[in-house]
Amino acid sequence: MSINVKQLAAEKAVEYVKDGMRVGLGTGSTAYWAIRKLGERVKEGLQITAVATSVASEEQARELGIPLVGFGDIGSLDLTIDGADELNHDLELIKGGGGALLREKIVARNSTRMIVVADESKAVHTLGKFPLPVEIVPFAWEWTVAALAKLGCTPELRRSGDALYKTDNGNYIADCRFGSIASAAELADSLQNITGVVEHGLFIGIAAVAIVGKPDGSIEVIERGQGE
Ligand SMILES: O=C(CO)[C@H](O)[C@H](O)COP(=O)(O)O
Repeated sequence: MSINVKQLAAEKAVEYVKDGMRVGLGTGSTAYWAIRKLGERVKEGLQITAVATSVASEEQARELGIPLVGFGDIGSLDLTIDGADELNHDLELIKGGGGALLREKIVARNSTRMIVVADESKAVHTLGKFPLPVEIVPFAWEWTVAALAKLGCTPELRRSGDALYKTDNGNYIADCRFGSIASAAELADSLQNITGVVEHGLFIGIAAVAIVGKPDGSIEVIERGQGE
């Protein structure tokens, strides 16, 4: 029987969750396993409160009986567990493959600690093979996409069947193929300077720990600062 490496990493991360914690729930097929495990632990008596980064994760948490609170009822979070599309050894991430990058970044930035959970295929030397998701407002999207292209990428508006994909916030996603990203920080600055860009999927200086599951059943724990 082959090992589910996403489940392996996600369940390890859930070991960091302790009674009384305020927890951010990520989005995607790896975060799914973390939410599932948290649901089990809540049934066993773990006391937490949580917020979700997407409608899908919120629904999953609700079904599992994980107590969810409104953002107005919680000052900040102790821990967020979320997946990534790519991560390097400095714990710079590309996120947003599932379209939830804006909510994920808001939640992660308001957490004392963000733990990334991923399978080994997500760990890369240099970011950029995965097209960088950039959330843009629908108004004048053609101009925003043209401005993105000037940064040296090939942007493609994400689709959902015949229609353009819309995020939980009603925006579009431009998936931007940059190839190798030499400096994620410089690129993040340039993206932030484009009016029409709501948020981009580069997470820099946000994740504290990455838990990477491997097909042989082992786990690598990478802490930020280790790669310097
Ligand atoms: O950023 C995300 C959603 O916006 C996800 O965390 C990312 O796409 C990884 O997903 P998965 O665990 O399904 O590979």
